[in-house]
Amino acid sequence: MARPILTADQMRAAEAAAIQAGIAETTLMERAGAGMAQAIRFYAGPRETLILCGPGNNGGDGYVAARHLAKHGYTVRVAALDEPRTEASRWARSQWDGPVERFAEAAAAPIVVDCLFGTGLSRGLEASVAERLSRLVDDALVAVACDLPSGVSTDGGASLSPIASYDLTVTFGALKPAHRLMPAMAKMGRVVLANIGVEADGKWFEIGRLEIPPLDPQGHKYSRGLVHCLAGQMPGAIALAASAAARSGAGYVRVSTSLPITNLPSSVVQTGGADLQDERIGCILVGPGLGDTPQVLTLALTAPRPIVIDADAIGLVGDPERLHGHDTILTPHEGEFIKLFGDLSGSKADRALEAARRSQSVIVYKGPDTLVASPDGRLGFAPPAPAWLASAGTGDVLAGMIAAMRARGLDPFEAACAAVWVHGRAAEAAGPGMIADDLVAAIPSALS
Ligand SMILES: NC(=O)C1=CN([C@@H]2O[C@H](COP(=O)(O)OP(=O)(O)OC[C@H]3O[C@@H](n4cnc5c(N)ncnc54)[C@H](OP(=O)(O)O)[C@@H]3O)[C@@H](O)[C@H]2O)[C@@H](O)CC1
Ligand SMILES: Nc1ncnc2c1ncn2[C@@H]1O[C@H](COP(=O)(O)OP(=O)(O)O)[C@@H](O)[C@H]1O
Ligand SMILES: [K+]
Repeated sequence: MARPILTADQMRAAEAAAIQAGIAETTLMERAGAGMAQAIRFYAGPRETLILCGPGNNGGDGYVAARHLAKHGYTVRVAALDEPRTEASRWARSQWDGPVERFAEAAAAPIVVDCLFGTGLSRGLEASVAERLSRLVDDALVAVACDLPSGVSTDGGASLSPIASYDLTVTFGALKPAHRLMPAMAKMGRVVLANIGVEADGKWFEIGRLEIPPLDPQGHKYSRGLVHCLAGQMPGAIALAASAAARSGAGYVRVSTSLPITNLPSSVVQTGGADLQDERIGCILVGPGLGDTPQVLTLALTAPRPIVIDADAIGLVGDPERLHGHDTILTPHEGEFIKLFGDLSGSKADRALEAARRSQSVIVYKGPDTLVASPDGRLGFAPPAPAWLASAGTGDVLAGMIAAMRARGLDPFEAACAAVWVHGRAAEAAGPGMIADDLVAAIPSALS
């Protein structure tokens, strides 16, 4: 179910391999343009359509789509920013037998399709071009981006020039990082992936529905996974995390705490002392509500068990190398990430992988565009999750869910991906008025 994600270079290599294997470049372009036309017919309906074509193959896709839409009875206008400069786009232009207007003079239309630049964008658009494009996109009833909104950096998701909001983005062969990274992701509208017959493979992918191994019919509570949570100064946070772990299918959840916690389900065991050498522990969770008590993190790191390190505990690690040799999952939001790893350079994807390498841990780099990075180079991009997840305590819930998945026996990277996926779906099920407590209650429906 996981869909591959390719960088611009990887996409070019995949296309080159397809061409090497005997598929003509014009065939790929024909498939891309036809796929885009089909998506427009499906999502936008029959209205006058203005297709804006750039000089490269992104523009080429536009000429092909124009021909297909016209064949289906659409009134199509094409406006070009520049003459086609690639062989394939010149071919596509030659197949379009309608007129071509000048981009600078093109009037608005109900459907506007932006085929100015895609993966070949090398810099921001000229200000006058960006401004005119934004106006046409804003004025459209349905705005469609071919591969990517023009101005988006394919690999990092940054806006190299100002970008308006689109309703539909049709991409080809594989998703690109920008489809799942902010700020670009928020500008794309619905993202449709069209198959053009290119083999896409690699270590980066969109996190899909998880394959949780079925329960052992002869299992018992310990074999289903024991999560041991370490409480700190704010018991509410560990209560959310422990409840989430219990709802995520751990067979046994316990919390070591010096004070009784009132709002824990009765099924979660509270204990005074913490025997972390207990070999039945499938995963230790430390951090939610911990406060400034570094000795609790140190205690957790003395245990030879898998550990999820969240929230306050992330800042207390100090040096990422301290985690080498441990079986660790770290779940930082932006602030916690910077606290531990400093201001790393590159895209969010680059930073997540660098942090995983430095700490030899799985990193769940949270935010509206959550990433899961493994030291072995695997990188999972979360599918879009509802913005109402941005409320206090939802990160504690995620930490508990990851600990449960790990205790259930998934490998650290898979446990994190599985939990991130369920977390997003539980938020969808819980709805806009949700608080973190409701998110816990929605986990079982998202799991089933
Ligand atoms: N290859 C294939 O088989 C298939 C590819 N497909 C499609 O091709 C797209 C990639 O095509 P592409 O590589 O030709 O690049 P594209 O995005 O059209 O632009 C490059 C041109 O723009 C120029 N340029 C760049 N930035 C600029 C700026 N800010 N302002 C002004 N100019 C700028 C740049 O020139 P330069 O940087 O050298 O100045 C160059 O001339 C991809 O997104 C997908 O839609 C599909 O058809 C499937 C098969
Ligand atoms: N705008 C957003 N859209 C979708 N998910 C978000 C957004 N903002 C935050 N999240 C998610 O909500 C959770 C917040 O976690 P965190 O920042 O640790 O909060 P807390 O510490 O209050 O529990 C993370 O899973 C994060 O990915
Ligand atoms: K485009």
